Amino acid sequence: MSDASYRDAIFTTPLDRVARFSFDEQVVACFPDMVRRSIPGYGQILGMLGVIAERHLRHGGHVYDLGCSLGAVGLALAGRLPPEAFSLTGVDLSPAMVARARETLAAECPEHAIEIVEGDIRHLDYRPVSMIVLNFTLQFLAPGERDALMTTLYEALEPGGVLVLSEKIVAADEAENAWLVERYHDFKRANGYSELEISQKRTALENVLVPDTLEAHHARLARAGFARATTWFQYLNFAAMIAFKDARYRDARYRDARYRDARYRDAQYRDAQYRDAQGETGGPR
Ligand SMILES: C[S@@+](CC[C@H](N)C(=O)[O-])C[C@H]1O[C@@H](n2cnc3c(N)ncnc32)[C@H](O)[C@@H]1O
Ligand SMILES: O=C(O)C(=O)C[C@]1(C(=O)O)C=C[C@@H](O)C=C1
Repeated sequence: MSDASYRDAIFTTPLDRVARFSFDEQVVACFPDMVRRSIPGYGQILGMLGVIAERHLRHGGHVYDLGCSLGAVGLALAGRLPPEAFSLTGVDLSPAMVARARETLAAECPEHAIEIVEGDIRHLDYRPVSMIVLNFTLQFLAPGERDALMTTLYEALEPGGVLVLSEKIVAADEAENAWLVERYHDFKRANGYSELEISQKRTALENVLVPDTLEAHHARLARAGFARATTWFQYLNFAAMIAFKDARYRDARYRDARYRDARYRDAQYRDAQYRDAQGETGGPR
């Protein structure tokens, strides 16, 4: 694998004019270091995506990883699930990201059916899928374009499908937001970024990364049609949500006849208990 990942030093020297942040060759070369030092909980979120996929992805289901960058989501899923459990399409607009992601995935998980497509997630011809992941990507779309994409994604999901959305967020309360942003800058300082780097990166991201409040995200998910959504992770001003196409939670393995064996009897038992408590009758869907 061409795993040359450099330390993020993009904003270390004073710039006369700070250009708009873009996912170019320079960012690609240091991206793993940049996200690790700039996104609180990035590694934990990736780890949990594999766990969520185990629960919610039907056997052999397809996954979209939108704004896949270097393919970290595909790698995380491949680290937890065997090749026959899923296939995945990663999509990214940046040619530099796509080239590098293809190399990495081919080297790291050649057995898994993971393809990387260079494209714009706003104009993709979506196929029916079981799970969609937007790991810090929606924030880069113009706010006015977010609703339309979310509706398209809702429609692309199969019954029982889930969408996982991780985002940098803003708090509606000014004082709360100021505290979160200050502690986020402390987090960056603790990870070795200088004042100059923090302030120049902030300038570069202005009007490029436009965060929503958690409330705005939940309202958008509801407008798109999702029956339920839960925030399952927050670390300072970074959060991750899961949205369910259907109102009732069902373990994907339980929906799949292939898995109705001893290995999952405990899940069946718990689900039967749940149905009894709800006064429902009848067998599994
Ligand atoms: C913060 S990165 C995502 C990180 C990645 N999901 C991960 O978990 O490591 C945002 C990515 O979204 C991509 N992106 C932004 N707008 C896009 C669009 N309209 N279509 C496709 N990709 C887009 C960028 O090129 C960039 O690689
Ligand atoms: O560095 C910041 O201020 C960030 O918001 C981190 C962030 C992100 O959230 O996407 C911004 C740009 C890069 O893609 C990596 C991380």
